[in-house]
This record gives sequence, C-alpha cells and structure tokens, in this order.
Amino acid sequence: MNPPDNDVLWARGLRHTHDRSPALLGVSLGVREGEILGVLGPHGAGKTTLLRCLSGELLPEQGEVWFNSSPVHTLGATARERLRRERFGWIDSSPQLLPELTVRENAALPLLLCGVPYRTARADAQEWLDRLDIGGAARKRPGRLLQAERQRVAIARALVNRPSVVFADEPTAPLHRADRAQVLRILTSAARSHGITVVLASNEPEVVSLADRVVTLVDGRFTAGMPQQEREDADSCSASV
Ligand SMILES: Nc1ncnc2c1ncn2[C@@H]1O[C@H](COP(=O)(O)OP(=O)(O)OP(=O)(O)O)[C@@H](O)[C@H]1O
Repeated sequence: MNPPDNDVLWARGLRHTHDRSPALLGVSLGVREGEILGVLGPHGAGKTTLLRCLSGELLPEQGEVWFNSSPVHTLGATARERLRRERFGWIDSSPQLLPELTVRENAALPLLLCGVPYRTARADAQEWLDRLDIGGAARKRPGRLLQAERQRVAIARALVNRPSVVFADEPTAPLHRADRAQVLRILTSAARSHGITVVLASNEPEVVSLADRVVTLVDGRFTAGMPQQEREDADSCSASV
C-alpha cells in the first residue's frame, strides 16, 4: 500500500522495543499537511518513541515511515539526519539551548547548519523571536532568561527554517499553568499561520486540546480517536507480524 497523496507523514505497522521493553506495538497513522495532530498517552505509552520514529531519528524494528510520499525507513543515517535538519523541527520538554551563544544565535542555528549566510540567518531568527514576543532578549545569553522564555526561543529555533513538520514532545512539561497556555498558543498559531504540520505529544488532555485531531496511545497501541481505516490497518499489521 502506498501513502495517500495528502498525508505529509504516513506510518504503517511501527513496532519497536527498547532493551526488550516494548514501546510500539503496530502503530499506523497519517498526518495531513498543515494539521496539528495531538498524541495523547500516559507515561511510558510510547509517545517519544513514536515521534522519534516519525522524524527519522530512530529506525523502527518493523514498519514504514513515509514523508511527502518518500520512504524514510529505507534512508541511511546521513540522509535521515539531513532530512531532520532541513525539513523537521523538534521541541523538547526542556529547551536545549547553547549557553555560550546569544538567544538570537541559538534561534539562527538551524539556518546556519543549512549553510544560510550569517547575516540572513540572524535577521530571520530576529523575525521569529519578534513574532514569539521574545525579540527584546535577542542579545542575552539563555541563562538569563526564565524557563518559559527559553522555551519560546526553542520554538523560534524549531520554526526558523520553515520546516514541513515540527515534533513537539511534551513542550510545556516544565512550565507553570499560565505559561503553558501561552507557549501552546504561540506554537499552534505560528504553525497555523505558516502551514506547518505539528505532531504534539503529551500526557495531558488540555495540552492536546488545541490540536485538530487527537490520537490516544496506550502501551504502544492507539486506542480512541483513531480513524477506522487506520485502526483496521494497525490491526492487520499487528496480526501479520
Ligand atoms: N532509551 C530507552 N532505553 C530503554 N527503555 C526505553 C528507552 N526509551 C523508552 N524506553 C521505554 O519504552 C517505553 C516507551 O517509552 P516512551 O519514552 O516512548 O514513552 P512516552 O509515552 O514518551 O513516556 P513519557 O511520557 O514518560 O515520556 C517505556 O516503557 C520506556 O521506559
């Protein structure tokens, strides 16, 4: 079966174990272009493993991942790394910013790694920082910012090269309730206005409530919220392995 044309990401029959502990047990899904997909599930459900497989960071033991109708699971490590650098953005629960660089240099990093000239990268990074309301801190070092401000810089960095897909893994986990709502609004509205697809994983229903669609992962399998066709595909994949 080939991926549908309108799915930017498509996965079928993903299975993976970490140190003999099963993390994914036959997961299939499609993500439409520009969609914000919430992946909800308790701790240990396999959310991070799923996002790592979808982004090409981790090769699943079984199953297929396709991006824009091209296979990711058959690419070598270098090609997958390039795909992640050029087409994907990643936001973690704790913003991993480089302390020696300024906020603006941190936000510009994905562009610099893709060979964009320094001045252009700096200007683009400043634009995103301004959009995310953190432009005034551009010359500061990350250590001088609050956690919620650092997370906004991480969002700017994830969006600066206009990726096709942003993977956000518990992006609000370390934040206070008020900061959470604000960071989520910023992320989703920036993605929507630029047509960027987001896969947003969390164990909290309120975090994924801004998504267009929510799938629920429990013990490495999807449960409620999964379209019938995908559930049938997952079942047939699970049954066949
Ligand atoms: N690098 C690893 N080594 C060993 N086991 C791992 C590793 N990564 C994940 N696991 C295990 O795989 C299962 C799924 O983990 P995963 O991190 O994907 O779930 P999660 O839903 O993201 O959980 P959380 O919400 O706690 O981050 C868990 O049982 C976890 O302990």
